[in-house]
Amino acid sequence: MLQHLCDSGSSSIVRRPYSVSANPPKPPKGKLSNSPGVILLGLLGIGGIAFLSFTQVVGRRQGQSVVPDAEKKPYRQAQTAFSPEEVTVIFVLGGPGAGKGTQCAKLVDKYNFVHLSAGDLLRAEQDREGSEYGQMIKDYIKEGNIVPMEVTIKLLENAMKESIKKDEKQESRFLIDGFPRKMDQAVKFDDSVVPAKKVLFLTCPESTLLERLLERGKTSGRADDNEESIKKRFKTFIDTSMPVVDEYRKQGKVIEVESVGKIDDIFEKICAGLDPVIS
Ligand SMILES: Nc1ncnc2c1ncn2[C@@H]1O[C@H](COP(=O)(O)OP(=O)(O)OP(=O)(O)O)[C@@H](O)[C@H]1O
Ligand SMILES: O=c1ccn([C@@H]2O[C@H](COP(=O)(O)O)[C@@H](O)[C@H]2O)c(=O)[nH]1
Repeated sequence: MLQHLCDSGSSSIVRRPYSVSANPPKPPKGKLSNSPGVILLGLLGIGGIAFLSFTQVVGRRQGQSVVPDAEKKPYRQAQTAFSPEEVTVIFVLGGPGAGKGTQCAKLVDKYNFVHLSAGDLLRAEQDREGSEYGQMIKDYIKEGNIVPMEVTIKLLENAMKESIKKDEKQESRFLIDGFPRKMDQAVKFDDSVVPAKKVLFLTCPESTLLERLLERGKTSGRADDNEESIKKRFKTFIDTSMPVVDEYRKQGKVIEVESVGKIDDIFEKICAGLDPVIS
């Protein structure tokens, strides 16, 4: 199952071009091209083009769009589970212990977000009786590795659907905390669930992160809040998650805030970045 998930994960983000035969059959030369049938077909073709041009001109004059509704939607939007007009997603990223969960709790109060932590969803699935992914998730988390994206994206999509069904609101806002942590997740989520509006990125020196996590580890009961796992999580963050932040930075989506100092002061800086985006 693990092998299967990993394999399908890497191939599904590759968009293959439509298959075109390398040697398409050629029509026999000099026979068809001069026949009366071909001349008739040619005349019909010219007539068809003239008719289409005429209907487009008339359509524009009458103020109608000549583009069918289905063709107006951009490709990516047509494929997503939710419309970005109705569902706003803000990703919250940052190193382990940067304060993502802490700040998300405050943002929920202020902006009425639904907070979904990818790590919490994975831990819940790990502990769910009868889950076929339980052991796999446990192993990945302990090693600070990224669980195959199919599992995490499905958990997130299901949680979003459930929340939307429960709230029955016209518009929903989600803070997705600790996701995407790998490029394949980012591409797949944006393409198939809904493109994120912004990415809140919390920065913090490693020494502060380590201190916070070791302190949290005294009571959290988390299998990865120990020095060995923390070091692995730092490495995964630098090697695998930072390229995601860099990609969103290129797209102009990143709101970067230094997450050092008092929790309330950090929150103020975050709000200054989010206020213009969230009405
Ligand atoms: N500004 C801060 N100053 C001091 N401690 C903080 C600050 N922000 C958060 N903490 C503490 O640091 C620990 C980690 O914070 P939090 O759980 O919010 O981080 P996180 O980024 O969600 O971590 P992870 O990615 O590991 O889940 C918690 O014990 C929290 O109380
Ligand atoms: O998209 C994700 C998010 C998380 N994980 C795994 O979970 C742990 C813990 O995540 P926290 O956000 O710190 O709660 C993380 O180290 C990964 O192992 C994941 O695989 N994919």
